[in-house]
Amino acid sequence: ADCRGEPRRHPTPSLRCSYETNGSPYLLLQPAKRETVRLQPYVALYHDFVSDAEAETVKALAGPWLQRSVVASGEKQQKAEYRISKSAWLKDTADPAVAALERRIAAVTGLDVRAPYAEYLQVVNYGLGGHYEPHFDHATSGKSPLYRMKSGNRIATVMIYVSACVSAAAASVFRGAGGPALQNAALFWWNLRRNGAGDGDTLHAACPVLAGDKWVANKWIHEHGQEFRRPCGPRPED
Ligand SMILES: O=C(O)CCC(=O)C(=O)O
Ligand SMILES: [Fe+2]
Repeated sequence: ADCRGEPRRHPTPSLRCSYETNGSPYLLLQPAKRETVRLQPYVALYHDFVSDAEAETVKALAGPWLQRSVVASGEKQQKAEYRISKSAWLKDTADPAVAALERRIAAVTGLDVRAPYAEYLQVVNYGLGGHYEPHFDHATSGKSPLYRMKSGNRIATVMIYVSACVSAAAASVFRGAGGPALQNAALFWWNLRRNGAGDGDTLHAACPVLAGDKWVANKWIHEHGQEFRRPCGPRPED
């Protein structure tokens, strides 16, 4: 269900579920369970992406480091009314569970997530009323602090729902059509088109939490390192 409680529908046959090994030895014994949620923008939901134990570990590791979340504002990062949550960054060296998660993200996406091609794992906690109003994950200005890593813009997002209870009203929403919030699942989408331009269709939001709290973990993957993994399309406008 999305913010408005409307049921999820699969209106076209191209939106389907499949097991994916992606040519990765890591996924041979336990393929990823992919549900294609939308095509434009492309959004996939990977069911059972983390175990309950991994989700608990991620929250426990992040807990002591949580600080009010910031957003990019000009060349700086600052607090904003439109993003109410706390967050913390976890390096893959923080715990073997984080390293395992990174390997799984790399296997499932087929992308290079080693530093500096991806940011550390950002663990986010929303309390009552916490939310994130419509925004893009990629930089929309050349001056954005996102470019400090010198590895280009954020080409893709992997967002893992590590919450025990994600209320319907805390679902993440893409321009009205819901990205379902499902415990232990991971949502994947491309923020940029193949030509590197920001995809305006990826505008999305986190609805306010009405009961309990909500946790997600974001992995932002950058353009550099993916040149041969996601090459440009045949037409410049792709
Ligand atoms: O919490 C959500 O559902 C969305 C979070 C998000 O979009 C972000 O952290 O960039
Ligand atoms: Fe976002």
